[in-house]
Amino acid sequence: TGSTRPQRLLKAVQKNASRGDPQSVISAIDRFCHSSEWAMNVGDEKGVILDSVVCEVSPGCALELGTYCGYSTVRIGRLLPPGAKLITLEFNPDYAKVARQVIDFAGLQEKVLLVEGPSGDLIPKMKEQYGITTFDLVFLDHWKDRYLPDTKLLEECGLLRKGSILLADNVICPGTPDYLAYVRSSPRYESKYFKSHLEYTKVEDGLEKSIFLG
Ligand SMILES: O=C(NCc1cccc(CNc2ccc3[nH]ncc3c2)c1)c1cc(-c2ccc(F)cc2)cc(O)c1O
Ligand SMILES: [Mg+2]
Repeated sequence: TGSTRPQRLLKAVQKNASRGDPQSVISAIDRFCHSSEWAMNVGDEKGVILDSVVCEVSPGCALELGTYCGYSTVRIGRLLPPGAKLITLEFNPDYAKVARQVIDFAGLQEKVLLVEGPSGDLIPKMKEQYGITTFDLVFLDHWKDRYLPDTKLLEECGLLRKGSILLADNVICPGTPDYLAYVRSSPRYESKYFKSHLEYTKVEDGLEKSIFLG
């Protein structure tokens, strides 16, 4: 039977990137998506904004909701300070299978823990199962209707501290209206929109950066 898009993306990484070189993995995926097949990675344009937030926060402990093929996982992982950890949650086993190989190819397996399952079940287990106190940075990129409930869950589970940063992809396209309304109206958040474009297209999209005020 035929291959899937994630499998073809992985082949492009194995063919065009250098093992242990995260930047070459990022470039290989972007080249694949620009010239061969569109895929829902955060992409190069929004990726530069993601990079700048990761560098500014320099998180000791980060969470990614929605791994897909591991593109943003590699973008974040390559910028983590020594000893820092990124936990990334993926519900789809086929995506997880590809992402593990992309993360390993980039040489980031020591910094990244990929956990398979739905965020709603896994977030309440973060403290007891993974020894997390609080997350310094959360990158939201999974099902768009899960951004708001999972943000509330992170609050309720005491996984956010004064100054924790939430960075949300796709707040315009496909859009996350209930999440945007919440972080922009809640007194517990200071929110800012970074205008950009939907990965590999000219369609408007952007990232919303929200600081939890405690
Ligand atoms: O929908 C999107 N991404 C999320 C997503 C989508 C499918 C499957 C999964 C399965 N992974 C998953 C699910 C639930 C989960 N719970 N906890 C972890 C977890 C993990 C995740 C998306 C769409 C577009 C887009 C598409 C088409 C178009 F025209 C314009 C834009 C662009 C993006 O950048 C996007 O990020
Ligand atoms: Mg996205």
